Amino acid sequence: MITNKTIAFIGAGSMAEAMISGILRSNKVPAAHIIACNKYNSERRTYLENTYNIKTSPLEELNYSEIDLFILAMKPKDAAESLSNLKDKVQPHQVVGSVLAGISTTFMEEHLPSNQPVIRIMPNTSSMVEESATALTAGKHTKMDDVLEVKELLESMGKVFLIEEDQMDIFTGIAGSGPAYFYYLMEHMEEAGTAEGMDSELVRKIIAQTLLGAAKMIMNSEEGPGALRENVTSPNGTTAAGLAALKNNGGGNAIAQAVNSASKRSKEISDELKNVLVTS
Ligand SMILES: NC(=O)C1=CN([C@@H]2O[C@H](COP(=O)(O)OP(=O)(O)OC[C@H]3O[C@@H](n4cnc5c(N)ncnc54)[C@H](OP(=O)(O)O)[C@@H]3O)[C@@H](O)[C@H]2O)C=CC1
Ligand SMILES: O=C(O)[C@@H]1CCC=N1
Repeated sequence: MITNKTIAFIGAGSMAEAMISGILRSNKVPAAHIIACNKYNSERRTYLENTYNIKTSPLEELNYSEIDLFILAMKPKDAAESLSNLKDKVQPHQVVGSVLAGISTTFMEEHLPSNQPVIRIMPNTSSMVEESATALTAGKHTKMDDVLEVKELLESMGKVFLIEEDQMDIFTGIAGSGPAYFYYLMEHMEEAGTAEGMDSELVRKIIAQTLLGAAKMIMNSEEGPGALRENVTSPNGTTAAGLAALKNNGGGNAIAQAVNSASKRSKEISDELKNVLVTS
């Protein structure tokens, strides 16, 4: 049962906070079982303690022995250093999870003691409100019980998809980075609304409700986005005019390129860090 386990976030930035918020909102794990640690930023630790009532620790004072699940949540460039630090301290039964873009389970395994259970996770910041789309893939030495326990934890933050590791990069392009594309779209819709004199708070709510409604329609419908789009589009109507403008301005292509570029960057991060392993 994940409820009885102690979880340490190694890295205490936006993604760790979003996950902590989701876990606590769902009451899956008590705040006393969650530890967030970082290297330097003590103000950040104080903020997390005060906001979520969790424990925090500077990395150098972390009590490794009390932890069941580590979740690495620093930037990918700091992964090798962090895993090497963990290598001397981690026990065989402790599971090492990571939310780092581009960091493979093989990379983790190569930096940890042999047979260490590892799990690669790709959440998104909507974990904060229990609406993440999160992917999960396990390393070679990870028992199914450990996978199911981590899955249970992640389900407290949204929907979880068990995927093959070779799909992690594209998943990252779609769902890890995805919220940013929708926010970008919303920023531009908001700009168009306020330019026509709408109140900015009001237009923001209207846009959010419109996006939420479209997402719910997809989730509750047998039909795909193409058919649902056609239902909105009256011949010679307003939507047809809007969609023509999107097409003429490369809207569809821009969206596909955003996903592909993010996925490509995830692969590049892996490749860049392979060299770190070779030279360190
Ligand atoms: N933001 C997002 O939407 C998503 C992010 N991710 C992944 O999450 C990871 C973190 O991203 P994000 O939260 O945005 O980053 P942030 O920059 O907000 O946070 C990084 C945190 O790591 C700490 N840190 C850095 N080095 C170490 C170390 N060696 N040991 C312990 N803590 C350390 C930093 O604090 P200090 O400097 O004090 O040590 C800071 O608290 C990234 O790898 C990213 O790929 C995955 C999915 C979505
Ligand atoms: O931008 C990034 O690299 C991270 C990974 C997915 C979302 N944010």
